[in-house]
Amino acid sequence: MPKARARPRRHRPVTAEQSAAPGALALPPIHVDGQAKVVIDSAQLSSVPRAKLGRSSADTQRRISRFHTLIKEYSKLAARRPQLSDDGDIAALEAQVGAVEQEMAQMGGLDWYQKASLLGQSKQRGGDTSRWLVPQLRELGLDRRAQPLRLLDVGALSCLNYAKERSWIHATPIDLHAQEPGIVQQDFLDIAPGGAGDPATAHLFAAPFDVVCLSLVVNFVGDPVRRGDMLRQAARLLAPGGHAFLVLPRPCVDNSRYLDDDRLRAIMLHLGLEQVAAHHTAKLAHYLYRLSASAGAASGPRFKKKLLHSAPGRNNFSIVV
Ligand SMILES: C[S@@+](CC[C@H](N)C(=O)[O-])C[C@H]1O[C@@H](n2cnc3c(N)ncnc32)[C@H](O)[C@@H]1O
Repeated sequence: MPKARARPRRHRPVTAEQSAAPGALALPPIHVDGQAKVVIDSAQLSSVPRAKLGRSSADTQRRISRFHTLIKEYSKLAARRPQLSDDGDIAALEAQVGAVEQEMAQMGGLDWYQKASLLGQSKQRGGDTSRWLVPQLRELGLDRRAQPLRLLDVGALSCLNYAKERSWIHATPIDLHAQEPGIVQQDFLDIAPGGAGDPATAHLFAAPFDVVCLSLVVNFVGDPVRRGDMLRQAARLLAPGGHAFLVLPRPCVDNSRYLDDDRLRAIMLHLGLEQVAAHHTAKLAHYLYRLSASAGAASGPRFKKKLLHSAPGRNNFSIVV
């Protein structure tokens, strides 16, 4: 596994989600292109001061929720930027962006968020979500295949999640901001099927994957279209018959105006991903999908944001595909 941190950092465009981790230092002005990408020097991500994780686990959880809200606000502002031409409007928007960035920086940026999430992984949720996935894969007989499974762990906070299964699972952990040397610093959406792209990591992505894990990653993304892009990308990177593992916080499917289990199942089917198992704990919804033969047929906007549940008190989580 290449040591991502040892590689020289390049000045490259990163996503709005990634830029949601500014350091306390002065940030460069945002330049938003058509895909709402924000240019920021990624070296700043590692210069974020490390804030305390929280006074208690409840406090940490409250701050993680606040961080999610800030990511969503940031994405909305970034998406509005290309529509503005008036200098006054642009200045007002940049002031709002600055305020969001400042609050994130005060919380400790992406570095704090990842550490707090890792704490949640070990304590609050009773372990990482691979604990549900691994028995599912065994049940499907995938531990008895001649070749080890190629598994892509997207948004990996630890490179040890699948270490105990290394005899039959070869995991490639990636993250926008790698927390450990064993995690490859890579934007999932930038991976080209077949491994084209960055020569330093192309070999890791040259062959399709048997399993793509999106555990608590899709909800991390603030923009519903980009959430859909992540699901589409999972289907693109899978081998025929491969499996996608998706984990969302329960409120995303239980308490949203725009998404529920049925709608999610239909969205995934549209992408060629057929649900084969699901499991809900008190906090998390786990889903396993198999890439079906009809994969690749999906194109164009099919599942727009559509009101499904209008009762008060619901959230606005949605996925557009
Ligand atoms: C909640 S955290 C990690 C969740 C972890 N997989 C788990 O199950 O606890 C979400 C992670 O997703 C990463 N992430 C978000 N978008 C990504 C992308 N496009 N490519 C790679 N990583 C991404 C973030 O950097 C963050 O570390």
